Amino acid sequence: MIRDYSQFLPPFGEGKTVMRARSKLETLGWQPFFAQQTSTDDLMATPPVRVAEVHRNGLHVFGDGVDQLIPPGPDATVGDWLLLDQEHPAESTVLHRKSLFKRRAPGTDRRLQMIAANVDTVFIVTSCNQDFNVARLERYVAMAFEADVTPVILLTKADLCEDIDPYVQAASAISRRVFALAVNALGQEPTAKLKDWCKLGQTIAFLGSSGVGKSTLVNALMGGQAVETGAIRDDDAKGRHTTTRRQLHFLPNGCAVLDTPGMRELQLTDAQDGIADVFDDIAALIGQCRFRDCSHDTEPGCAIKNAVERGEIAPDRLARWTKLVAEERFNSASLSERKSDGKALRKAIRAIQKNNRK
Ligand SMILES: Nc1nc2c(ncn2[C@@H]2O[C@H](COP(=O)(O)OP(=O)(O)OP(=O)(O)O)[C@@H](O)[C@H]2O)c(=O)[nH]1
Ligand SMILES: [Zn+2]
Repeated sequence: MIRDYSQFLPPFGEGKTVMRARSKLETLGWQPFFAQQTSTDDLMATPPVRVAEVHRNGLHVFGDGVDQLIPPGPDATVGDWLLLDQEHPAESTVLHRKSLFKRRAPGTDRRLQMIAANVDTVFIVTSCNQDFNVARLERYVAMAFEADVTPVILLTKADLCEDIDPYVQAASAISRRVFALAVNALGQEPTAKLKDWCKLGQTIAFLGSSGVGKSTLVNALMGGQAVETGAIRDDDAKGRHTTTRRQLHFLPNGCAVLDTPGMRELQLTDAQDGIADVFDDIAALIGQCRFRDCSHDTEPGCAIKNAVERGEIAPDRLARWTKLVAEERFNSASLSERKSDGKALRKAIRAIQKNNRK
């Protein structure tokens, strides 16, 4: 298969085949960020393909005229772009990622596992009711920042809420870098309200608790089209078959939706930078305390406590930061570290409870 991929490299070329190839790859989420890692020769010899599912017996990849299962080999996850080695697919190269969600494996080794690559925007979904919780939203925003993905907070069930303004305001106050908006996920609203993020060549994902409206939103964006259920038979280690759902969907407007079960089980782990990005006001003060190992609790000369006293940082925000840092440390630790860190987590939580009672 010989294709002209030169249009992916600046300056853009024209021509019919070229345009067709471009639009197909773009609808899979191909962007200049990936093109810049390749050359025209690479693209001709090894066409780009995107991983839509990861199975025990291989990776299901899509490209321009490609829809195939390649054997295990590349260290890739859902959303990754590969340069497909057509003769030895298992030796295909994984392109550098724009973004990556990861988690710690359960069990003793607690290895880092890749969950989803190359997501551009993650919608953090919560509803305007008892699900709404600032601490939980901050945790999701920290995960998004850590993964290098743009978070947008979506407040669903706006139609069931008498006054959405306080919710929008509380969500908008989480970070200057995060936009928050209310939406009725049932009906036509989502397509119009999310159009700035759900565009040709973009990849989006959803995070949020059960029942907040994630599937409803995806269905609305699919424009009534049922979510593809292109199930694949997957051989597990014991030779049994299990069926898995496609995890990367392509919307009619050329936007890709990444919907992997791993996203639902995401924990805050290895996210120190993400937390510092959400709490940048607090992070800026760390290192200015009198004691290098200040726990920002009772020590004299604590820059953070002083800022709270001056009214520059809200005490409840500091309490949520303390708890999030402790949680992150606990989740990122090894099993043996966890035993001693468990104590630290309990201590941090007790300190917050004490503070809240004041
Ligand atoms: N009135 C109203 N109902 C909504 C809205 N969004 C979701 N719902 C309803 O809330 C229920 C749960 O929505 P889902 O889309 O299944 O929620 P989910 O986040 O996908 O839940 P999980 O699949 O468990 O993670 C459904 O009955 C939806 O019809 C909304 O904006 N307004
Ligand atoms: Zn301090």
